[in-house]
Amino acid sequence: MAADFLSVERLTVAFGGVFALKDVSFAIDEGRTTAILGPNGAGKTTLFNAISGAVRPTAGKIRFLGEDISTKSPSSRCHSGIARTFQITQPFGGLSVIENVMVALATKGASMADARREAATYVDFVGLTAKAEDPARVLSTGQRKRLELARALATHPRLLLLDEVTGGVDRPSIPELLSLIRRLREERRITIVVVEHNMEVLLDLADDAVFLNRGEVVVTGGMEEVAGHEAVRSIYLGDIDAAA
Ligand SMILES: Nc1ncnc2c1ncn2[C@@H]1O[C@H](COP(=O)(O)OP(=O)(O)OP(=O)(O)O)[C@@H](O)[C@H]1O
Repeated sequence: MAADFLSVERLTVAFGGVFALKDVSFAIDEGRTTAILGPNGAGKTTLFNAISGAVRPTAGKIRFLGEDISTKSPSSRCHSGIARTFQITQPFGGLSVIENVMVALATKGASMADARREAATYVDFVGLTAKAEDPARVLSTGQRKRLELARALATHPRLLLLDEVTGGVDRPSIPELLSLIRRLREERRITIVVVEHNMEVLLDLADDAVFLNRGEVVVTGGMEEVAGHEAVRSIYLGDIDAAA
């Protein structure tokens, strides 16, 4: 059943006395793009950390493809098909673009030539072929985001968690980045969960949304429906007006 793709069930994460997430439940269908919305401190990053395995739940479960992954290591989750990009991208600056992707390749035991060939397909997919041999440190922010997507692709993900994909990217480069993300879904059938502050981008990209505040789910549903919710409008109003 589609709802078995990813389900978060009564998830609670506490840091000492601080509840970053409280009893959070929602499900994600395969092939959809879902936005995680919320003001600063709402728990969005903690939710990504809990799904990718960087933090352990205090209570509750996360199921991926029907299996409880709550206590699995980050690398075992990555192996099951969960990949994540970070708000601040961290490529190996001294390595070339293609070497950065080769390092991330999930193919164990492949020859260097095979790894390079496979990495080249991901570098090409994200539009960085012309930069393939350049050191990653010379890339612009937008190009670094693309490299991160190529590195994520190298792990053969079925679920991709994107953290602030347009953060720090110059405005003219955003449409191409968004069309690349749409292609991840359409051509590679990757299910996407995105944290992003730009409402215009979210309305363009996401089918569904989960709005968190102070660690709790306030509303879930279709992206447009959630964007119209009073609490969401009051936080993202500037962006909604800018999109009008
Ligand atoms: N490692 C930690 N130790 C203690 N408290 C933490 C830790 N990580 C997060 N928190 C707290 O948990 C709450 C949720 O934080 P989180 O970073 O998940 O929110 P967020 O929605 O991603 O915020 P932002 O939009 O500012 O990135 C905040 O009150 C934060 O201070």
